Amino acid sequence: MASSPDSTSPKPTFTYPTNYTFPHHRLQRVMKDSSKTPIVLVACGSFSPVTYLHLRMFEMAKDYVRQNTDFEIVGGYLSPVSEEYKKAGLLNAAHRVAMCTLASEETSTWLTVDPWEAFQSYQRTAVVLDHFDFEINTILGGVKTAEGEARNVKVMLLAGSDLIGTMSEPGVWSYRDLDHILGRYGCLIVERAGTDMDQATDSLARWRHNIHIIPQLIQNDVSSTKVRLFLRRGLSVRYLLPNPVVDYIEDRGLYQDEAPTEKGKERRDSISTPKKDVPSAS
Ligand SMILES: Nc1ncnc2c1ncn2[C@@H]1O[C@H](COP(=O)(O)OP(=O)(O)OP(=O)(O)O)[C@@H](O)[C@H]1O
Ligand SMILES: NC(=O)c1ccc[n+]([C@@H]2O[C@H](COP(=O)(O)O)[C@@H](O)[C@H]2O)c1
Repeated sequence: MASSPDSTSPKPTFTYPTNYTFPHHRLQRVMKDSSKTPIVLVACGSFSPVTYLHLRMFEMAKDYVRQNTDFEIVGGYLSPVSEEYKKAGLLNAAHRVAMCTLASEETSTWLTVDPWEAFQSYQRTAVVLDHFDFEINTILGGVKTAEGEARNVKVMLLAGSDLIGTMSEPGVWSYRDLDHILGRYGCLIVERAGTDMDQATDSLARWRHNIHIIPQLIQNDVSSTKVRLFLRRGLSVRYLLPNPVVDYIEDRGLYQDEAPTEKGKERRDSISTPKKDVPSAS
């Protein structure tokens, strides 16, 4: 583990993977409309593997932001979770970062993968957002308006409603972290089939002003769990994920083995999934 990249800068309390530099090649450094508030979207998750729905969340957010807010999106980041997260079906960090990089670099012009979280010990989401805030605002100095005025970028969490649903489950998030994430930063929540949005956000009402709900107008419930299930059964996953990611998986024979903790998750998923959605390979 290396120390902070700039030991003279304030708040050097983060840990860093070896040889890490914050990727900012796609960060829009000059705003298009100085009357707006610049924001960066950060999606935290397993991305095992990354699907079109993960990428689609950013596009939905882009439309929502343009139509309903005074924000201007200046960047979008996928932040794959550390291997230490030990979630069912979680492939090693190198593969997940590689697949997210293929997906973002080859299908979009504005999304970036930040490997900071993936290649080190588990980092809570509150700390991940602090890391982005630090790199973008403290180290890079934020963005500039067309007139040259420096502006701080508002970092915001982009998540599906299932993730926000876990914020009301006891023991998953600390109140302090929720207050930090939803109070200080804020989030955009994409509706996801199977999660009752009212139930998911009821107990988060005190931060309502900072929570933006994005309806999913075309229902699509692709999940990484279903993709892993298909792969284990020898079924095609093409057009559920970007082609370069499908090729990456096939070339390496990934997701063929059942992870020891996967069984329960698979059972839960097939209960809520009509049989025709997850057919058996013949
Ligand atoms: N179909 C979807 N609709 C809305 N949000 C989604 C969808 N798929 C994933 N997300 C969101 O993407 C983020 C990253 O999720 P994650 O990598 O855990 O994906 P997942 O498909 O839920 O994974 P798994 O099936 O392994 O639990 C989360 O905020 C999750 O809510
Ligand atoms: N307390 C926390 O910071 C906390 C709790 C649960 C999930 N998460 C994050 O949410 C993301 C998705 O997690 P799940 O795939 O378990 O829903 C991961 O990046 C994980 O780190 C953070």
